[in-house]
Amino acid sequence: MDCPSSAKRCDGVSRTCTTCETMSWMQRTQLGTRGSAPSDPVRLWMRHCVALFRSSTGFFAGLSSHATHPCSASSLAGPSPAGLLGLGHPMSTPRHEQRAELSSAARPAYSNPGTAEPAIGPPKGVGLGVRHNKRAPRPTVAEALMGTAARDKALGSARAPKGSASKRPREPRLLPAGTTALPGRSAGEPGGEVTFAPAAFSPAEAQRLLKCLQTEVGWMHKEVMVMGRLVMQPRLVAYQADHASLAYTYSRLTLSPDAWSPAVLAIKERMEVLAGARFNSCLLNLYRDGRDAMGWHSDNESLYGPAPTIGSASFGARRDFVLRWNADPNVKWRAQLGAGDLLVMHGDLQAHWMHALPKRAGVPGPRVNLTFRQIVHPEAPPA
Ligand SMILES: O=C(O)CCC(=O)C(=O)O
Ligand SMILES: [Fe+2]
Repeated sequence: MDCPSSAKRCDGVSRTCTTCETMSWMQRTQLGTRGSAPSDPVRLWMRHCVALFRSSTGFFAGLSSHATHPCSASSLAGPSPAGLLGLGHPMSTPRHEQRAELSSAARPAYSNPGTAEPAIGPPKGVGLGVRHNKRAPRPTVAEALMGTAARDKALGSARAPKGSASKRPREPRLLPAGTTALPGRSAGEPGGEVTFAPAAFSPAEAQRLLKCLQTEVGWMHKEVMVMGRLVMQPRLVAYQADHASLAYTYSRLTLSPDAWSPAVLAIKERMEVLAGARFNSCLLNLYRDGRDAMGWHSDNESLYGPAPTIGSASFGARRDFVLRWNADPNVKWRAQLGAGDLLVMHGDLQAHWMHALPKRAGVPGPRVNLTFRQIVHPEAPPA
């Protein structure tokens, strides 16, 4: 696939890092298991939503301003077996978590965009959903269909009954497809939701997009300051946004945005359909192999407002993504994010949960992750 670079490189951009933890658990729920055949009303309904999502993303693809570019939305011809889900969510003040990460040891330069074979998984399960509505809290479709208790059972939710902290699951769960209210939240309580749409891009689309992302994005390997000393980030980074004014600063380092590149714009369009939200910036991470990682953190910087919707898209090697509840760090959720999977973190999740991408042995290739964000309070330009 010939995918000419269209992104400019920017200078002085980096991201703070942290120590990531290793998780040793594994649990699959029925709906979280990929490739399972729809055999009950909920799954059949999901399949219906898949068809809806395919047609909506086709519509958006036709609107692309990069219609002739090989990495553009309109070049994505394959099926998109995922749907839309969403919940309203209460607002709360985010708690700032300082990012800190393990530095990578000396690593060979990244140089494989043309030859790397991404680890594309088998055909996967489906997502489901309805449009996200920020103002009016609404039940998930699954809840509406069968009630909370049955939904929790079917989706393997780790939501705990009120006041039963000791009964909360100590084992991490696998995020199910669809939208899940994470533990600690029932109506009106803080918590947050995750929408997980496996295989929102078909394997063929995901493979093509990975190659585009590897070549068209201005990847940088940057040192950052962690606890008073400079360390290399254990991954490559890039940053794109609507406008040069949408810089992203933390730990005294500023990410100056590149313009959108065609592949990123194509992914953004599909992500916005899933999330029911608009995004004006995107942080990109390229994990060269299993030694690259991201430590525990929350995406709760003030420029995103009090309850940001964060859309995460993954391409390349499947990796574990872990959520950890601030109120009880033993409560964790895991999603295995594979090529073409989308995940949206909604509501006040960033205020109550942290997330990480742990190091893993035996990861077969590189992975690119894009986190789409909406900057609502742009930073003041440097004096
Ligand atoms: O790579 C991932 O899945 C996580 C990325 C992330 O959390 C971030 O960019 O803030
Ligand atoms: Fe994050």
